[in-house]
Amino acid sequence: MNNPYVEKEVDGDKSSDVVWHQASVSHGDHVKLNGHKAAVLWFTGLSGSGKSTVANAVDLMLHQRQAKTYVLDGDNVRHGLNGDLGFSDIDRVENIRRIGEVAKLFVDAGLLVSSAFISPFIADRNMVREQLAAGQFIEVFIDTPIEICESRDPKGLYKKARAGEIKNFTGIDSVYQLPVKPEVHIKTAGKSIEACAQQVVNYLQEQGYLLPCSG
Ligand SMILES: Nc1ncnc2c1ncn2[C@@H]1O[C@H](COP(=O)(O)OS(=O)(=O)O)[C@@H](OP(=O)(O)O)[C@H]1O
Ligand SMILES: Nc1ncnc2c1ncn2[C@@H]1O[C@H](COP(=O)(O)OP(=O)(O)O)[C@@H](O)[C@H]1O
Repeated sequence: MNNPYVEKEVDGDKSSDVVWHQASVSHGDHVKLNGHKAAVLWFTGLSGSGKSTVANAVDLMLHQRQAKTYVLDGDNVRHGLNGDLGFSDIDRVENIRRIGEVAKLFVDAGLLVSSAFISPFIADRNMVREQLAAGQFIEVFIDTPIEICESRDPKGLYKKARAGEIKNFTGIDSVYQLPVKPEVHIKTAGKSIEACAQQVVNYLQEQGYLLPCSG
């Protein structure tokens, strides 16, 4: 018997019969209610560079200003949504693809999202950028030399990677492609966590993200 879905699955076109449903409350309505623009602050950098720490410090500063925010964190998402993914190149690509989709939903809901993933590949970071409207993707490069990351080694992962107990570890035997033109470039060496976070909040302030806007 001819099953019409088989051919579609082979083509990789599984959602051609799914129609987009227009929401009653629009993105503009969310933005208007929240009183600030929505965007994803895409923190990228090596393991131990300070992504989670700075992202959470930024989130707290924004929350204290009554902004609607949320943090998407690598370790946490990998326990749930992306629990089936490892650290091969192909799994990292899928990891970032899914996070990008989630971030897009949160941005649509009018939030300032701070995402903290190594996201080592330029193409994947750009893929997320291209899925969002202009100004909704803010790349924040947490630029910490690998020597500092390795000296911190809060989870003992660099030690394991050097000993060959972990394969494909970013910066050791897996690539990290440096951001080309990040909106915010934080050279963390010698800077406090607060100073790093303030640099991000200053960017948002200067670019008008935190001003009341009509949507
Ligand atoms: N092989 C390997 N390489 C890099 N990181 C590893 C690896 N294995 C486990 N971990 C831990 O996983 C965290 C990184 O997950 P991400 O989802 O951010 O990685 S990626 O964006 O898909 O590259 C990372 O968290 P952070 O240290 O917070 O970056 C590590 O704790
Ligand atoms: N600007 C900073 N100055 C000093 N220590 C920092 C700074 N940012 C982060 N740290 C410390 O570095 C360690 C790793 O930070 P973390 O946020 O977990 O990195 P990542 O999420 O990139 O793996 C933590 O112990 C954190 O307290």
